[in-house]
Amino acid sequence: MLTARHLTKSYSGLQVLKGVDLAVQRGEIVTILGSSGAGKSTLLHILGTLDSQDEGEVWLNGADTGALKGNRLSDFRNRHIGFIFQFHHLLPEFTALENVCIPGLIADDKGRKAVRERAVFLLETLGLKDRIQHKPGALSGGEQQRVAVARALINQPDIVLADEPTGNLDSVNAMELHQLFLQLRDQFQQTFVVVTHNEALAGLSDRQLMMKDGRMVDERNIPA
Ligand SMILES: Nc1ncnc2c1ncn2[C@@H]1O[C@H](COP(=O)(O)OP(=O)(O)OP(=O)(O)O)[C@@H](O)[C@H]1O
Repeated sequence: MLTARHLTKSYSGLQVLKGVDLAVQRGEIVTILGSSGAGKSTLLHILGTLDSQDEGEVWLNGADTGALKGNRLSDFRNRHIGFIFQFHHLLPEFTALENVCIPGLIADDKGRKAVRERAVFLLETLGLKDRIQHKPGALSGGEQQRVAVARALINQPDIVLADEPTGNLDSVNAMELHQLFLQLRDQFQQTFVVVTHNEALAGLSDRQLMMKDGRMVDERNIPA
């Protein structure tokens, strides 16, 4: 599904990624742990084509993402990659339903009715049936983040990349969000790469990777 080979990245002389390799299978939830500054977000941004590597390759579902430029790149990103960030970045003047529809309408390949139907289906699946017409300001933090999850899924992406998705949630909502990722993996074979500081939540994932000083240092399986 996703393969990254020997990724390097420097910012003004500071080498942040020092040759990172990664392979993620379809339907797998991989978490990336590591101390602050280890390079986790930089890696996630490169995997998500939001930033470009200095060296190395990223292949997503058969496409060499480094070869994509301009509109082809933004179109590929919108269709194939879902993003969830620490802060949900929902548009405050639009309802939950409209926020979820926007990436689907931008993709412009399904028609408004089909996009709306899928958005309603996702919001219902994520337990937000009664919140569909609410604007973000009228939703709790956990509900807002679930709307962001629905938005990430609207175009049936190959992979969802999540950067500290629970960083702004209390422990109950954080646990619920991770349970939701497991549900989406089981129900839709959805693939996730999740950067988190929360080791307990990472323990729920299929595979945990540890980054240190720009490298993958350790790979642990789920604790028994
Ligand atoms: N756009 C940028 N310009 C310059 N330096 C950057 C940029 N992005 C990241 N860095 C630097 O790269 C290093 C790694 O940052 P990164 O955000 O990838 O770490 P992280 O492991 O995600 O940390 P955290 O857990 O604190 O989010 C840091 O020293 C950071 O200051």
